[in-house]
Amino acid sequence: MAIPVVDLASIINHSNEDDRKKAVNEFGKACLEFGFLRIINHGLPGELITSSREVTEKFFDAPIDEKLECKPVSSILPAGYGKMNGSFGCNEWLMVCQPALGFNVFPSTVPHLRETLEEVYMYLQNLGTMVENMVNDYLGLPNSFLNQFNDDRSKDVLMCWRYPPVAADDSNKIGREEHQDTNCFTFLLQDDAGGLEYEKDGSWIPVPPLEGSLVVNVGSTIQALTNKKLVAARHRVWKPEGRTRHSLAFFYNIGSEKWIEPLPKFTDEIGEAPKYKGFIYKELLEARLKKERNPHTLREEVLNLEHFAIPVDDCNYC
Ligand SMILES: O=C(O)CCC(=O)C(=O)O
Ligand SMILES: [Fe+2]
Repeated sequence: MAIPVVDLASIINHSNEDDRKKAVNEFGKACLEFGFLRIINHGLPGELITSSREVTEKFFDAPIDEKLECKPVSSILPAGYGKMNGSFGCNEWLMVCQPALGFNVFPSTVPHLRETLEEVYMYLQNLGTMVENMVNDYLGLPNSFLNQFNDDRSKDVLMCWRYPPVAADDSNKIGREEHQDTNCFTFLLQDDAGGLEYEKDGSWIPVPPLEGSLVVNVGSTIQALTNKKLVAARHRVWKPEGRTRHSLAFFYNIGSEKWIEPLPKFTDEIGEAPKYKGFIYKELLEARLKKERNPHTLREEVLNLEHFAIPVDDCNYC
């Protein structure tokens, strides 16, 4: 199986307890074995998926001056338009934050852009809370433990990406270098260009587009909290030849001041040594973004969770 597919209909429709348990188990097992999966019947309406694609494409097609007017107004959460350059490609993005914060900036020239993307944001934020609760139950944590631990929803972000096309003879076709997401869970909608791959047991597995489905992946924060019981799968994106690629990635995050360390349930309570030192979430996220957005950074310099790994020799248990 290239990538597991989990049907969430019984969760969305509040079916009977047995069906819910079945879906929770399938979802949890896929997170445990792959860290990368697809979900169907996830509650995000098909028309909203289609319209979000249409409006984001229109936005990116707009003249550069109009896009540059969507400059971020907040340095804490830089919602708005941006473009990368340098070693991490030259992708464009539009970042959408929690609508209630008032940081979102959109051009007035693309009708329905704000309503559509903010609606997608709210759907995916609720889905994040639901998925977090499913993983909570699968792992046998106390009722709603993860939801309560991760109760600050102000840092969740929706990133709309446009990858530029490459020529067939281009020597560098990578659109997004291999990486693990730092957050808790990511939900991804991709258009029909393909190009996404994740790593499983040392091999790169393609994740071809499947209309209506959402790709979910586990992030490094969950990896740290579960002491590596769940692992954040590495993934990367190839740019398509002769056409653009669009994707929407929703990052279900955690508060930036939150202290992250392996939970006792996965360490002391089962006699296992912690594999990571504790850290404040922003130490990981900010250091990583700073490096990633610097065009002179080499791929191996980008900070990831392994920066906080406890070498086996240093542990008190061994
Ligand atoms: O565009 C994609 O398909 C993946 C994007 C991604 O991995 C990310 O934004 O972290
Ligand atoms: Fe990612």
